[in-house]
Amino acid sequence: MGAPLLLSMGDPAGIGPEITLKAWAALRHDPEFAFAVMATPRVIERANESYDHNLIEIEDCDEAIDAFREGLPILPIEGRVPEPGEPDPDHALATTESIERAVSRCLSGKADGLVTNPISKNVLYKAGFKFPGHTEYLGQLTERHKAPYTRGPVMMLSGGGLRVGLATIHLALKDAAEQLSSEKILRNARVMNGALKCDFGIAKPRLSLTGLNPHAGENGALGREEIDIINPAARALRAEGINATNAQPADTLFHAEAREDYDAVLAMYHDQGLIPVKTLDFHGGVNITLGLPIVRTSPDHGTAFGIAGQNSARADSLIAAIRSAREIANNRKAFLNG
Ligand SMILES: NC(=O)c1ccc[n+]([C@@H]2O[C@H](COP(=O)([O-])OP(=O)(O)OC[C@H]3O[C@@H](n4cnc5c(N)ncnc54)[C@H](O)[C@@H]3O)[C@@H](O)[C@H]2O)c1
Ligand SMILES: N[C@H](C(=O)O)[C@H](O)COP(=O)(O)O
Repeated sequence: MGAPLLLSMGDPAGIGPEITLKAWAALRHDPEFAFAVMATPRVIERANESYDHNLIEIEDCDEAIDAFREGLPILPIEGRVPEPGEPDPDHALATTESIERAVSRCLSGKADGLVTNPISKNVLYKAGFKFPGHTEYLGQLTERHKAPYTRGPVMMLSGGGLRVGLATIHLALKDAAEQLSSEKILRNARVMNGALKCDFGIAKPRLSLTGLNPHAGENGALGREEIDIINPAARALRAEGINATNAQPADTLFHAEAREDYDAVLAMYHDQGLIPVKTLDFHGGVNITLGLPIVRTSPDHGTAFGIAGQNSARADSLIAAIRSAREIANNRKAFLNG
């Protein structure tokens, strides 16, 4: 048995506290998935008023494994207690402190991985948060520690039989097209290749790259990014031994038959890659950050402020993220220990 996993609190006004309680209730009898949540206790207690589960405040991660079967282990942090569905930038400090403290414990080996509850980007931006999201933030928090393969971070969504990494993430679509480069594609494909070997146990990964334009540019008639950016990067990848296709038409890449031909797709922008995953399996999808010194997963959904506090949120994606973090942690240990 390794160290436990850690969940961050996420936005305290979102559905994180509720789905954390539901995930604990679903997994409490399986110590392999033991976790603690780094949270303001009252935020969890208030959400627990609909369930009346046992909550156990602990002092550090090593108490979580034994406590897990009896109650939800909580590593307490200071913070305000908002009304569900009423986000406030004033809660941002506790939201980011939860992430930072959890990362520190993962880096020290006290936890085997971090599963992040959803944050609201625009709420954090209003509080001065300088990163586009968790992905870049975690990259900065872990930058001084050795990465297990080519350093990321790279966002990859997994679900519905798909794994889709992104060449660009939280950019306006016009900016994603302008900022797409061979260098970004090379870097992210290298990270994905390393992750598929180290974290997913795939000895010979097969990557498929999407085009940016309809019909992958129709041989230049509908745009030249494939000719000038994507395919030169694909050629360079193959030259260094990475199995990567040239730009493929994205609209024919995700159906069941096509999925047999690759282990992961590198999509060129956020919705191009996330729509197929969240369409095929919204409640089972998992957001995975590749190329970090720590294991990090997250549900594929957000804070769902509109339903927070109504006891209607589904914990499926969080449970899948917890299971995925444990599997990746086990695979990574096995790979690195040879
Ligand atoms: N992992 C993350 O931190 C993460 C992921 C996606 C979005 N976000 C952030 O969350 C905020 C809201 O984003 P959004 O509105 O685009 O997406 P969202 O996922 O919060 O909500 C989209 C729709 O799905 C529903 N939904 C989401 N999760 C659900 C669940 N577990 N059970 C039942 N229904 C669920 C919501 O009620 C809503 O109708 C934004 O600030 C966004 O940046 C964070
Ligand atoms: N694009 C992600 C998704 O839809 O799941 C989400 O915004 C989370 O991004 P970070 O993990 O960078 O916060």
